[in-house]
Amino acid sequence: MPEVVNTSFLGSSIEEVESSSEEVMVKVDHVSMVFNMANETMNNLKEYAIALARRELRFKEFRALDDISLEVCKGDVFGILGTNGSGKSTLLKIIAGVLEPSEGTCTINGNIAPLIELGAGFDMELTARENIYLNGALLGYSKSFIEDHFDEIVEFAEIEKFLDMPLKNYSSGMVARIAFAIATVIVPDILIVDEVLSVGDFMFQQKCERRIQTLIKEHQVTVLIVSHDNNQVERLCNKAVWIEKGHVRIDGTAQDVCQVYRVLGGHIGSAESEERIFELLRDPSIPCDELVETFAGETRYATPVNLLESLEGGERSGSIILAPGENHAVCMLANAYSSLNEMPVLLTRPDRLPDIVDQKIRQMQISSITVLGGSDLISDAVVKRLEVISPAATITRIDQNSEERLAYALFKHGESEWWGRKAILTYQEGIGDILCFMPYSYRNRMPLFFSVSRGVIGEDVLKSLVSGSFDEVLLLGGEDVFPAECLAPFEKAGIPITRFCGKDPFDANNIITSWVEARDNTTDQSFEAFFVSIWNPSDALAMGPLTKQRNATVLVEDAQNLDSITNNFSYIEAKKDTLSKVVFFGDSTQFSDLDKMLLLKDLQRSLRS
Ligand SMILES: Nc1ncnc2c1ncn2[C@@H]1O[C@H](COP(=O)(O)OP(=O)(O)OP(=O)(O)O)[C@@H](O)[C@H]1O
Repeated sequence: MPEVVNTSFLGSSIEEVESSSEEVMVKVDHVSMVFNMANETMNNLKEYAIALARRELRFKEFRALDDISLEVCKGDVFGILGTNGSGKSTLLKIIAGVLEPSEGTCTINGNIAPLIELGAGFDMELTARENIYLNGALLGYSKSFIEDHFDEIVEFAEIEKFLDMPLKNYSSGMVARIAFAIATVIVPDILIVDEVLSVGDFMFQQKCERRIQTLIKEHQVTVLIVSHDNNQVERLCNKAVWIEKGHVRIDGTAQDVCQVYRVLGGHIGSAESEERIFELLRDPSIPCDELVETFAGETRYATPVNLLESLEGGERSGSIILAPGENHAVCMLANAYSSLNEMPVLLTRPDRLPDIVDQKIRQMQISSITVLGGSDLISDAVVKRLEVISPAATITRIDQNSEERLAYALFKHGESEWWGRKAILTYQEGIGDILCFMPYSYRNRMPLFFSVSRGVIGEDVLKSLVSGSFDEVLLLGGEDVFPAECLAPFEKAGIPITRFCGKDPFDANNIITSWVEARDNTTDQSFEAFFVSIWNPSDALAMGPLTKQRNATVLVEDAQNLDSITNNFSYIEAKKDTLSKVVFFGDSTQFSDLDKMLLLKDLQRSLRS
């Protein structure tokens, strides 16, 4: 049996998987199933016959199930979860005796009523009445048995009015009703239910669930259910298994398995990452949540307000920057500009100031507001509203509508001696890299420049970059964005360029973090790790000042990608001696409680070692 994952830290009170009886009804013992699939596509049967005769047919093997072992005891209601194509139906077919496993054995104790493939055992040209007899015969019922139970079947399936209609005119839900009614008219020892429940309508699903409950309670029938509905499995089953890519990921109480599946189901990643995460799940320790903090507002406009309230001196700040929240690149410019004197950043909708921002500005004594963007990015109505709610403030609009122009205008707007001696040149979509760089670029007051388009750097931008104001230009983007020829002027002017380009955002994150650590002598200082969701960084758009105050490192994460998660595990394990807190920028759709718990468990475990 695969090891049962102890997920009691998730709140489950059931520590051990209890079966109603010790009597094993289904024993799947090291079962594998290998399908042979033709390598070439054959256009017709003739081509196939010729290829077969010439022995030219080539097959490739596909392992749909890989060394599966499980036991189902009498009275168990056993749920099988897994994403599409994970091997659930193949396993049920082996248990039902429809398929012979390629390796291993499957032992069944009792008779089985299989509800496996919708339409199997039916003739679509025949009427429902004829099909009841046909399907009943295939299940081994005698004609007189079906006659005795005919009305019961029809009544349960609710098809009285359609009895003499050919099945081809039935909906799939109606076929499922007949199939379920016939299969459960007898009391089987083992009932197998695949997909049938999912095609019936809600009322019928409930009716089926009630019948299953009766079969279990009154007759101790053993039930195996495949379902994509996590809640249904949790409701009906006492045990469950999660199968993925043909192997068992976790088995245990239905409650535990469903909780883990709910948050980790559908994730991608290597087998090593998967094992590392499941190994952590098996660790029964309960993480302490003092080490974690989350910034996530109801909207992207609320989070910067929370951030401002968490900033030391943030509320007393006399100056703020207002950026268009829908434009991530401009928000990054706001953070770069903020580094000059640590002004908090607030975000606005393009057409109106969000209520929460409006309220915050009214509460503060603000003497200056820098509005980032022309009227294409932030409407005149927003600026008018600022004049009304903050009449004493000087409002300066950086009146440009493209990211590239806005970056340049902002650089010129800041006094040249305020900016540091390094600059970043990047492109509008390079947000992940800019975020990773933010603590370093913020500390070093680095201006941010954008290219006009791929391979094109604005003339005045180029002139500023090679004018001698900067000792080094950090280039965020690969050859596809900045080909070597567009960088020739830097070489000519003797300005060193350091290019950052990773295979993926996580690789780029590692490269940037290592580079910063090698440059900055801050490795022995206490720091916080800021986690930002790579696909939706909207809660991190104003975090610049906080990165400085908290001495942060930014780590991008894709919580759906196990490799990304374990990559960050490795980082925090390596930094455990100086890491003081993990801070998540994102709501529960970006980072679930389980994601956070896994990271904390990993941190705590490395602190113990
Ligand atoms: N007869 C077959 N020949 C070749 N490959 C097959 C055969 N039957 C299933 N497979 C493959 O085996 C894998 C598992 O299929 P299976 O139907 O068991 O998945 P499943 O978990 O039930 O999926 P779903 O949730 O979509 O119903 C799939 O990749 C499928 O294409």
